[in-house]
Amino acid sequence: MAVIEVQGLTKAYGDTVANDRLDFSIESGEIFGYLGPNGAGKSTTIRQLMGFQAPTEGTATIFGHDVRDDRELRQAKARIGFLPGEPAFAPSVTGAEFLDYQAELKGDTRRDELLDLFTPPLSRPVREYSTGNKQMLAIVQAFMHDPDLLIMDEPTSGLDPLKQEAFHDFLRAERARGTTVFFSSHILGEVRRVCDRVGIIRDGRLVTVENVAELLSRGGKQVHLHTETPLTEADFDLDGVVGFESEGREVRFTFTGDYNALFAALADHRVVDIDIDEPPIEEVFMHFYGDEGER
Ligand SMILES: Nc1ncnc2c1ncn2[C@@H]1O[C@H](COP(=O)(O)OP(=O)(O)OP(=O)(O)O)[C@@H](O)[C@H]1O
Repeated sequence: MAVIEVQGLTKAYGDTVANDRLDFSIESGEIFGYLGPNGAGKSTTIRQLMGFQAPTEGTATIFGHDVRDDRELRQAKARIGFLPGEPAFAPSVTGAEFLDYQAELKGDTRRDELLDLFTPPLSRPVREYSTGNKQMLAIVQAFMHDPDLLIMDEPTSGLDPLKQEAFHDFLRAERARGTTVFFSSHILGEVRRVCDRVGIIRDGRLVTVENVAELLSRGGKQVHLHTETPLTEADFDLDGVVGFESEGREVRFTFTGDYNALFAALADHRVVDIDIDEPPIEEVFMHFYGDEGER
């Protein structure tokens, strides 16, 4: 059984259809990235999963419990860690008091371990916290009861690059323990680093749900060549050469074809240097994000 099963989930705010008949499922033990530009509808999905907003149509189940039913959702929530998009805290409580309170509500088996990695200044009142410190406090509370499923709205927003890296390492370790993770993000690189699958939402509609490795492999390889004599596009009259650019004795293109055909074409030329790399993930995703993207 899928951990999260979303079926025909639709949320309209007046004329704005923020989620339009979404269908997807999250399997046990996977890290699923939920990506989309600003206003695409990511937070709306998360708010419905957590029962903060009722769907206009359709539904979702978490661990088999229907999120539209308060009692059922409460049962699911006992196994969920949640990180909201804009964590809110009573400003006068200290971080330690906040975590004590959360511990009473839902348990606390991992606080110390988490506080070794994420380091909010616990003795200070939250009103003195920086954005990143608030985010770290929210991360600790999301994981401290050792939930089976994490639902997180932009968990790395506000974290500095080192803390982002620590968070990504932590997520990978969580996956190894069997934890299921669903999180929204704007950061394409983090999806590449940690996610097994990605769902891309745009204008309320799910444009694709894909395995990240497959998505990247379909994006081809970026080839950068430096040759003794200048080359032209005619020297690469092959299937799968995209975006050919040349400058002097250097050429660049994206290659999605058969590598043997590429090497055969190169055999007639003296190669001084060659780089064959994965394309930046931005390029792969731009297809779904940009104006030219599928709808
Ligand atoms: N309470 C609301 N009332 C009316 N419209 C809303 C409300 N909440 C969200 N919207 C609209 O629904 C759409 C989706 O918003 P949502 O916050 O889900 O997007 P998002 O993908 O999370 O965006 P971001 O990445 O900027 O956080 C937007 O057009 C937004 O203006």
